[in-house]
This record gives sequence, structure tokens and C-alpha cells, in this order.
Amino acid sequence: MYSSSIFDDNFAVQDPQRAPIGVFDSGVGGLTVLRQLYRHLPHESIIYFGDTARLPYGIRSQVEILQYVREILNWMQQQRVKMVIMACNTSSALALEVVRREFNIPIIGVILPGAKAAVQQGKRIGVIATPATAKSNAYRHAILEMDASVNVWQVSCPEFVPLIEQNRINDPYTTEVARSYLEPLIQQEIDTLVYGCTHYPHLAPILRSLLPSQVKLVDPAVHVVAACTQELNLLRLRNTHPPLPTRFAVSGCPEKFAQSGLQWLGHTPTVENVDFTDTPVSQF
Ligand SMILES: N[C@@H](CCC(=O)O)C(=O)O
Repeated sequence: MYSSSIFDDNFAVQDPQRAPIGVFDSGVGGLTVLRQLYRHLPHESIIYFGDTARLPYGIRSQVEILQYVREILNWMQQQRVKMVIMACNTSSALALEVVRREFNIPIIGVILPGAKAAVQQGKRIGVIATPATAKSNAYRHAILEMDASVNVWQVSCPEFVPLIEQNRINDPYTTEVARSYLEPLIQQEIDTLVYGCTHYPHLAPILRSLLPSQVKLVDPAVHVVAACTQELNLLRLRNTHPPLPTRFAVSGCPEKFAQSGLQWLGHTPTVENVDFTDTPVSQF
């Protein structure tokens, strides 16, 4: 198990503003959020965790997701993060409300910021999501609560996450799968499409090419970072010092994740392995 790093330095303990932000997802999806963090909050230090040994999350039950999220949050707390971004819609849909009551740390999910951006942009909103997120109706509820006059259609896209994690972005099969998922939404003449899974912006060029040009795309990653900025300001937790290099950790194969880093971040990061079987889980 992970034992020491530059993030353990005392300054982060003495000065909470310098503590890192924890970001997690099942795999490479959260990198779409990380890219927005680099862009909009370049002074923040970040710890990224990908639960690659247990992905895809989108086919799992709420009980399983809750257990995984609790383990990750426990670990994040041990790393002394000042805030956590759940860069995963499935976790945000199935676990956010519960763990917010259990953990004494600000936790930001992706669904509310995404839903808010969607209602500001459209009236006929399509949401593509994992089976678990679609089934939870989290987007539908959040959107309709903000504006009951809009129409919402959700499509479950079970094949996307495995295809993205296998790096089959340019495989013609992926385009065919995308076409079949988007078809019912195009038929409904949606004006806005929400990426209801943080993996999906990796498919942006394909999805864009299949959608009528007037359909607006909403990437909740952009809006979750705006929400995070607001929260940091409110809590006076913005870091003003130079950030530490991002620390990457995964539950699966570090080398495989480092490869994906090259593809999605433009460099090959050093990636640690974290084994939660060693981590004491707090008693809920
Ligand atoms: N990034 C994903 C996790 C999906 C999965 O592992 O199935 C999400 O936003 O839901």
C-alpha cells in the first residue's frame, strides 16, 4: 500500500489551502475533469484516483458503488485532501447524497452542475449515460426540478465505457454503436445533449459528427470545475502557492493507466497502485 509522498509534507497540514483536491473516477473518465481543473484552477495540487480494477461502475449496484466510494473517500481523507470531486456520474447518482452525510469533507458531484448547464442551454435535452446513471433518473430529476417545462430523454450506453477504456475510439465499431445510441435522441429532435458520463467527452469528435450541427453539447466537467471554484472561494481554500505535481493512483494496472495519460493528458504520468484491501474502512 501507498506509504509516503510529497503530499505528506507538513505544509499541507499546517496550511489547508495548500492541501490537494482529490478527484476520482472508475478510470480515464475523470481525466476530462482533470483537464478542466488544469485549465481553470492551475494553482491547485491534485490527487487523481482511478478505480480501474473495478470498472465499469455503470453496471454495478448501488450497494457496490457505495462500498467503493466509501473506500475511496477514506483513502482520500488519509491523503489529507481539502475537497473531493466525484468525477464520475454513476457515483454522483448513486452515492453522493449518502456519503455527504458520512464524511466531514466537501464533496462535489457532477450531476447538478451538468443539469444546471443543460437547462440554461436547451428545452429538448438528451442525456447519454451509463446503465446505472440512466436507471437512477438522476439527470431527469435534477433537470425537471430546475425547469419543469423542458423535455428530457435518457439513453443508457453500456458499451461506451469498455470501448473507451480499451482505447477503441477510432474503431468503426465504436461509431456504429454511437450511431445506434444517438438515433432515438436525434429522432426526438433534441437541441442539447449532456455527456452523462465523464468518459464520453473522449468521444466528442465522433458524437459531434453524428449529431445535427444545431445540437449543443454539455460537458459537466466544465461546470463541475466552476462549482469547485465557487466552493473553494466560499471556504477560503484557494491555493495561491505553486502546485505540486499531480499524483496519480489506480487500483488496477499502473502502466496501462500511464499509457492512457499519454493519450488524454499529453504526457506519461507516474502512476501508483493502491490496494484497498489494506485500507481500514470506517465503520458505517
Ligand atoms: N466515468 C463514469 C464511470 C462509468 C463506469 O465506470 O461505468 C461515469 O461518469 O459514470
